[in-house]
Amino acid sequence: MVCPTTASSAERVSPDARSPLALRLVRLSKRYPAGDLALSDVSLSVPPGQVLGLIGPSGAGKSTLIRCINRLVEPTSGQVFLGPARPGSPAPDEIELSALGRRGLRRARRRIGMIFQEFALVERLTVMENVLSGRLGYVPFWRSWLRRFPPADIANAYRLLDRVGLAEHADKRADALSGGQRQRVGITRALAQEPDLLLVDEPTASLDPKTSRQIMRLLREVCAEANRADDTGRGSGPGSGRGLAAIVNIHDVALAQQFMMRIVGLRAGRIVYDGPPDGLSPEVLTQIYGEEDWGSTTEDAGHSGGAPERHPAGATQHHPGPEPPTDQSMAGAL
Ligand SMILES: Nc1ncnc2c1ncn2[C@@H]1O[C@H](COP(=O)(O)OP(=O)(O)OP(=O)(O)O)[C@@H](O)[C@H]1O
Repeated sequence: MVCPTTASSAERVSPDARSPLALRLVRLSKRYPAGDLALSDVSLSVPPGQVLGLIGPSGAGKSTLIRCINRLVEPTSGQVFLGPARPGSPAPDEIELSALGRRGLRRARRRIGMIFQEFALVERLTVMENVLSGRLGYVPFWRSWLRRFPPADIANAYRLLDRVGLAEHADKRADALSGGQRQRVGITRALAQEPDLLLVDEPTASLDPKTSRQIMRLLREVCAEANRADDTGRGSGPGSGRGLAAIVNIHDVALAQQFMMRIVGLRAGRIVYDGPPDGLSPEVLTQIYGEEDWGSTTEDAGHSGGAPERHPAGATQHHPGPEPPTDQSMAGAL
C-alpha cells in the first residue's frame, strides 16, 4: 500500500535544471585491482536525446564504461561531465560527476536512470512500489520507509505505467510478471526518476526475440517522447520537452542496428568504431569483434547462392536502417 503525502518532492539538481543535459567522457580509464585494464582512454560525447548502442565482444569493457559514468565502478583516471548542452562545450556549468563527493553524487545520480539485464526489482513488492522506488533519491528516508510518497509522484507513476502498458498490473507483485513485463517495470522505475540520461545494461539478454524488439522499441520511443514538449510531461519524462539520452550496452548487433541512433564499438577497452548503425560493415565488425566470415552462414559454405547474407546476430546485411519510433501505445503488447 502506497500512502500519498502532501509535500512536493520535485527537488531539482543544479545547475540549470531545465536545460537538456549532455554527457562528456574525457580520457576515461579503469584498471581493476586484479590488474585488468578494462577501459583505456575513452573519450565520448553524447548529446541530449541521443540513443547510443554500445557493442563489443565479451570483456571489451561495456559494463565497466556504463558503470563508470554513475560511479558504480570508480574510474581509475579521466573525467565524466554532465551539463547543459550549449554551443561552445565544455559548458562552464557542467557537473563533473567524477569529482563529486558522496552527497553530490547522490543528487547527481537522480538524473541518471539505470536499467539492468536482470531487472533488479524487489520481487515481493508491487509493481507500483517498485516504480516509486525510482523516487527514493527525492524523498526523505522516513517518508520512503513509511512508503508515503507525494500524490504527484504516484500520479506520475500511474501515467508512466499506463504508457508502458502495465497500468492494470500496478498492484501485482513483481514476481508475478513475465520477463518482458519486469523489464517494463525497470524502465518505468528509471523514468520515474525523471532522468536526463539512461544507462541500460543488456536490457534484452534474458528475453525472447519478440519481447527484445518490443523493449528496444519502447526505449527508443520514451527517449523520443521526452524530446517532445506537451503539457503531460513532468521533469524529463515523456512529454516534458527535455532531451533524454540513453547508452545501451547490447550484444545483439541486429537489434543495435535497428533501434540505435549511433553505435560505439569497444574492443579491449578502446573505442574502435563510432558512427551510424549502417556503417557496421563486415570490415568494421571484424575491427570490433575480430576475424570472422560475417557474410556466410553454415548453409552458404556448401552452396553457392540462394540464402540471403546475414549478420552474425541474424540481421540481413542490407537492412533498412534504424526503425523509427512507432509512437503507438505498448498497451497489450505482451
Ligand atoms: N569487478 C571486477 N574485477 C576485476 N576485473 C573485472 C571486474 N569487472 C570486470 N572486470 C574485467 O574487466 C574487463 C571488462 O569487463 P566488462 O564486464 O566491463 O566487459 P563487457 O564488455 O561488459 O563484457 P560482457 O559483454 O561479457 O558483459 C574484463 O577483462 C573483465 O574480466
